Amino acid sequence: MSTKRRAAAASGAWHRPEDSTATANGIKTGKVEDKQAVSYTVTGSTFVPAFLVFVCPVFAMVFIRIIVEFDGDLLEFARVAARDGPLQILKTSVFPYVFGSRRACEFILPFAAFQLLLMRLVPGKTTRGPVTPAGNIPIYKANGLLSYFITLAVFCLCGFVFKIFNPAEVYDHYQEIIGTLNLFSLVFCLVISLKGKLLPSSTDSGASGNPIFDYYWGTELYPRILGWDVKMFTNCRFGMMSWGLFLLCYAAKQYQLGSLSDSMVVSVVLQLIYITKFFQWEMGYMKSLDIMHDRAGFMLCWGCMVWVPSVYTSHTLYLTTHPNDLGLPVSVAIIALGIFCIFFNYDADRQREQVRNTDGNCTVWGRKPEIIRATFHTSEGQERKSILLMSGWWGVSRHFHYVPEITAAFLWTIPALFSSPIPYFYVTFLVILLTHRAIRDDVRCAEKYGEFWNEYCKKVPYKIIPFIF
Ligand SMILES: NC(=O)C1=CN([C@@H]2O[C@H](COP(=O)(O)OP(=O)(O)OC[C@H]3O[C@@H](n4cnc5c(N)ncnc54)[C@H](OP(=O)(O)O)[C@@H]3O)[C@@H](O)[C@H]2O)C=CC1
Ligand SMILES: CC(C)CCC[C@@H](C)[C@H]1CC[C@H]2C3=CC=C4C[C@@H](O)CC[C@]4(C)[C@H]3CC[C@]12C
Repeated sequence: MSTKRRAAAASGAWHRPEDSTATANGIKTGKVEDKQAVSYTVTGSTFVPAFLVFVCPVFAMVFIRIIVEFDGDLLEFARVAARDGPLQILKTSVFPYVFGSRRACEFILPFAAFQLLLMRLVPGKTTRGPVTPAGNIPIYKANGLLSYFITLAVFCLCGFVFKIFNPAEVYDHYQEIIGTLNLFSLVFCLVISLKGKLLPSSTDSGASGNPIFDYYWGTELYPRILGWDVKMFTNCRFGMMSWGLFLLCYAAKQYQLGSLSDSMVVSVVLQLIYITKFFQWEMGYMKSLDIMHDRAGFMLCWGCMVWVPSVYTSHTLYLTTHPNDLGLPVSVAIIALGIFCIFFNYDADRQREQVRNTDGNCTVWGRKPEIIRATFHTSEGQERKSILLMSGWWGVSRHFHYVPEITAAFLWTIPALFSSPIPYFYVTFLVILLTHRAIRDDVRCAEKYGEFWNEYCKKVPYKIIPFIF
């Protein structure tokens, strides 16, 4: 493969959609004979993927143990770790949960099965995803928001009204649940990595030849199993959906321990609004980096099935046993500010989508949008068109919407106040993730759009924070 084609494949360049034919698994496939053209050439270093695959699952278990068993006291944990050594920490934090538990399965399996059923049965508009690097067009059913409301309603009816199960028990079995999720998703990642090699769902697949990298990064961009879209399931219907339910379980536990604090209410309400926004925008997420560029492997699938439930909810987990009395004015102020941030973040995603969907025939902040009509070349050398927006949020900086994203996360963490750094782990992780993402996205867009991207960068010179970065 030529260097140009390698760069194009790695950066996610595009193939012919006009040759598409619909297939039974809901992905329209293009006529792409040369699989190498779309297989990822990033053989990557083995070390970083191997390190993350081994360290992250252990880290997640130790991290939640610090919150649940050490009461979020990092110093006490450090003292015990220094005294007992790393093996003892593994023996107490990881080994007891490594094979999962039956009780945890009783929570996880019905939830997963219910989500799969909703994906299949809940009505929704048939929506086309973006053209993939191999020229395929994934087709989705846009039923995320309705599925989310049904899930919340069924959860509240079964948990709080008919008391078929006790949501507070999820907190009591939390370490078992995360242990079971770890086991399940590590095996799941192996299955989908092999599936991509042996039985790929579309031509957007291929192995690098390095099994560790393939496990970490994945071998397919759009895997489907029996018609279910794997990434939509892991990222949206499992990860994002369980995020909301875990929060309700922690709130139920706090209530069981005495009373529900306003700090818990503020944190949970803001995150539920954020998750509602996510499902409202779910089809937009299907056009994001995670879906268009990152394959279904350990990073994405394990991340969404374990990292999201354990880290993205950790501040609220901490709040369960550390309630604070914020008072009505402070609570209302935090919620109001949080809603503003979530709205601004949503509005930026919406502006970009609207401008592209209307071919620039709309208004952005009350004016005709300033746009660059960019062209780019597919890995087969075909020319395609796209629009880069230079006004509105996209004129402030190239990823200004990350600022309200991070501020919202800070606002739903702040009810934990400042007695421990542990609740601030998520927001710190988010700053690193989004900074890295802004850099990664810039490299990808520069490769894709070339001089058009340079023109945009000249007009909008900062990546995230104007005059700073
Ligand atoms: N909480 C969390 O963990 C995270 C949350 N998020 C949130 O998810 C959402 C999506 O974020 P993310 O996936 O990072 O993607 P972005 O919203 O940053 O979008 C990046 C893509 O948008 C297109 N693009 C870039 N600049 C322009 C422009 N000026 N005009 C038009 N299109 C442009 C390019 O794609 P193309 O190839 O189509 O041109 C680019 O690859 C955001 O709201 C973000 O805050 C993101 C990451 C983590
Ligand atoms: C291996 C791990 C250390 C790293 C795992 C990272 C993933 C869990 C996350 C990487 C990107 C994240 C997301 C991107 C965009 C999103 C849209 C937003 O509105 C909601 C959150 C999310 C789906 C988010 C979820 C976690 C990641 C996939």
